[in-house]
Amino acid sequence: MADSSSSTPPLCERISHKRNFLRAMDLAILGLLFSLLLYRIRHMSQNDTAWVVAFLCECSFTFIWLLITCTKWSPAEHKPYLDRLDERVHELSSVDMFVTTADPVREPPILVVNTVLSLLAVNYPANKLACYVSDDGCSPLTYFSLKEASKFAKIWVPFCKKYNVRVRAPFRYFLNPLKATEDPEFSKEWEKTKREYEELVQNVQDATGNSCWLDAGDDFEAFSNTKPSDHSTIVKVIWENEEGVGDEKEVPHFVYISREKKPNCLHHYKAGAMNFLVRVSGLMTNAPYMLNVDCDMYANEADVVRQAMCIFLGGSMNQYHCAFVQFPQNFYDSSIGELVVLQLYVGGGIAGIQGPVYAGSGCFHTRRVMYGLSVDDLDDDGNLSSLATRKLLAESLERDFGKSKEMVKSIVDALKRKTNPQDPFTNSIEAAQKVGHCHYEYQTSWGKTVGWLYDSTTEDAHTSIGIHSRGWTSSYVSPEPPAFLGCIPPGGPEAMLQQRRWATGLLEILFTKQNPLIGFFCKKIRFRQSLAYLYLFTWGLRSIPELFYCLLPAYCVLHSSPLFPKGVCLGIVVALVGMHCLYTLWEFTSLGFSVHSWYASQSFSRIKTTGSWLLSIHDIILKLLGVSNTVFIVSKKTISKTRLESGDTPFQKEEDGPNPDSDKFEFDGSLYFLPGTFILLVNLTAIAGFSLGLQRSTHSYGGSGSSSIEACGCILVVVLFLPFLTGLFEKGKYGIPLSTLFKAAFLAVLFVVFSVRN
Ligand SMILES: O=c1ccn([C@@H]2O[C@H](COP(=O)(O)OP(=O)(O)O[C@H]3O[C@H](CO)[C@@H](O)[C@H](O)[C@H]3O)[C@@H](O)[C@H]2O)c(=O)[nH]1
Ligand SMILES: [Mn+2]
Repeated sequence: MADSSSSTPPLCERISHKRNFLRAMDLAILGLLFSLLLYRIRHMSQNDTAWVVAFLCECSFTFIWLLITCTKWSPAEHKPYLDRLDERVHELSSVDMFVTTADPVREPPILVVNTVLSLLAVNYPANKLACYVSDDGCSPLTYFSLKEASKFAKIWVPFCKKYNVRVRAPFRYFLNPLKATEDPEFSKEWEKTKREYEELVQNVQDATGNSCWLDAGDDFEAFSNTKPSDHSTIVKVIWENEEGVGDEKEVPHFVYISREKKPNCLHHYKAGAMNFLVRVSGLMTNAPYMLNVDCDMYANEADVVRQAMCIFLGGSMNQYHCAFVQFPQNFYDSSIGELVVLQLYVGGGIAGIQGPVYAGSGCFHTRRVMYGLSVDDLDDDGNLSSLATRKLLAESLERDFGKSKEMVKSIVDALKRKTNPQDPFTNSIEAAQKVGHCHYEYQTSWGKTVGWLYDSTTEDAHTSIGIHSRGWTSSYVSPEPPAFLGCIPPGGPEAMLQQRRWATGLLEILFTKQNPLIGFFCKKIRFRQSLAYLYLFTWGLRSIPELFYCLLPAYCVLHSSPLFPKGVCLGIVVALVGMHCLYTLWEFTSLGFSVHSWYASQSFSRIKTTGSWLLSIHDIILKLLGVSNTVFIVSKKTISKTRLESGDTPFQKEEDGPNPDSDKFEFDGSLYFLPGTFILLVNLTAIAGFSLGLQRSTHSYGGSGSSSIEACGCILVVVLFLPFLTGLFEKGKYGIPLSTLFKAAFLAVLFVVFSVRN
């Protein structure tokens, strides 16, 4: 527990960032947007439909910019002071670490193994940690790989701690060769550990696609005759630190679980898996804090758990109000900085209001909050208030948490912050299997007010707003080098799929009780925090004005009507485009990303908005009509072999990636690429028409037809959709498939005829 004397320096500090210049830029852009709207209103009567459509689109852009401005206004983050932790905290709290995986093909087990090894080896007493892996794929290969990993962990964990290895995921660590200058003892151990790791990789590889070893032992019996979507609960204790030893040679507890699945039961994807993890860990270790990472997000900072503890035990007045500590997600295989920039500037802004949004991975949660407590349920000393205790005792906990006596006991202990006397895990296996039953959650509060929330494929954002609505805050810690690194699909079908899932999931939340518009009036969420959530949840809706706006210049050129202001007032548009470019360019370059990365991200933004996000509206309509439900298709993950030099930060990517194709956009026949191809063809036609002077010569709108400015608009759109232009001339996965091209060409012909005739 933390020493509470006020004379000692705090364990962490909240740092507010000054951003006066950026605020001025935000306001200037907002001012320009309003001027443009005003100009449109004043000239409405002299112009045609395109003018009205442009006006409506710009209204939505202005609204979005207003939300962004409010969100980014006062960024903040927390800085932990690790050196003070040992002085001040005599006994560290336990932490349960959760890893989710769902598909051994799309998520190669060796990647899961590396994530797990990086967690088992963090700098934290081994008897205070437990690692739980949830496998929704019910894969014997994953289980086998994890068992192999636990053997290797007995070498890896002591090696990392003895030599204070910084990157504790072996596949990253061994990318760098041994330096000739190293001391001989270290070199010997390094060679030995590397050999052992290679053996582990080989064993996993040999086991892939080969199932005969399954018959080898009873241990795999649970996996026989199972399908990922149809099997009973499996709980396997891979390694138990029975003596409870906390020294540097010890490996923390390590448990494999896979909840029951039946074809006709809803299993709620990752959120369901997380809730099962909470319950099993509640029965076994019941740690007050829980770390959650995706299976590809390894811990890149060995002190990450201690950093999080500095925040939770921070010693400030509201130390008990912090529900979770979120570290940003960084990626080792992408030079596109879009997400990193978004997390830092938008995420950092939200962090300065009520706290960052929970991003699904790299986050430490408090168990009590996950059990549905609201901030008012605590007294100043962090204990349950007498009212809350009475309420909890009076109500039947079984109704909310399900019919398991062991579970209810563990929940009461967690709520009262009692540390459990540790029972051997074998005693809890039966109870753990019971809470993994398909029907266990039936008519309980799991997924509604307790645990990770259901009904959205972005369970992270949904759970996050649920927590903030109960009045809790959260903290954002962004250490350098990054605390967690994972992979992200490269530009192409996989990225589009992920974007569609995100946009759909965020839109889904608007149709639940957690709608931020409801939050304005009746929840404990702060006003600007609701606005920030509104900004995120409406991503999908932005596709409509963006689609129109990409088509408007072409329409106006073909139709010969004006789109942009004339004369001096054209300056508004030029200034808007120029300032926005400079502003976003600055955001990228200030984080070390290249100009090319900035361009690629601007281009991908337009492509995903008009492609993936547009389809999310389709998904949501089908869901609301009850035609089909939304699904969570996991992103494909690959082990990257790119070496990162000093520091292992993701921002140095470009110098070392010798693969010239890595930045190329990939296509396939899916619908995502139809809008982009259509937009490109239409704009190319308009440019061709303009250069050949083929526009309509008569125009009835006060003599002001389209001019070279509208044609410039078309060129700008083509530049943004450049990957599609190159896709027209490429073959294979880098080329746009003919079927997509034909469909887009057909639509483009219709559009051109409509524009010219109308
Ligand atoms: O039925 C499922 C589906 C997924 N997962 C796991 O969920 C995690 C995230 O899946 P991934 O395909 O990597 O999704 P991303 O879009 O890359 O992930 C981001 O977005 C998700 C939805 O918002 C969040 O759940 C993630 O934490 C966040 O990193 C992975 O570990 C999966 O194994 C399950 O356990 N069960
Ligand atoms: Mn992922």
